[in-house]
Amino acid sequence: MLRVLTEQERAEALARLPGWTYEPTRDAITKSFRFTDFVEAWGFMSRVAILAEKADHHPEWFNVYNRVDVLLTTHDCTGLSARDVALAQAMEAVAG
Ligand SMILES: C[C@H](O)[C@H](O)[C@H]1CNC2=NC(N)=NC(=O)C2=N1
Repeated sequence: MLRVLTEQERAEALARLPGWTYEPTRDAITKSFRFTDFVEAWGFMSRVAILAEKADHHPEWFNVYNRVDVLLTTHDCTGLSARDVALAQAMEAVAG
């Protein structure tokens, strides 16, 4: 059952997600990634897009040149869920 995380669950998740920040106005987590150049940033987005589609869970993101700003929240339960944490972990693996 898709549900928002408790504060405790959220704190535990963020402790294992270096560089991610909690955004209370959206009940979301955010991170700004920096890559070598646009091609690296776009490669990151391409790989994450495939994983997101496979998981049926998609980021809200903004890209300009080598920067990718990411916000993760779950629209179906209007808040932060385990799916967001899983996608953040996948992004960390892709970013390296
Ligand atoms: C119909 C489709 O399965 C849903 O809209 C999925 C798509 N991707 C999604 N992505 C995110 N971030 N939250 C959702 O609730 C969500 N729901």
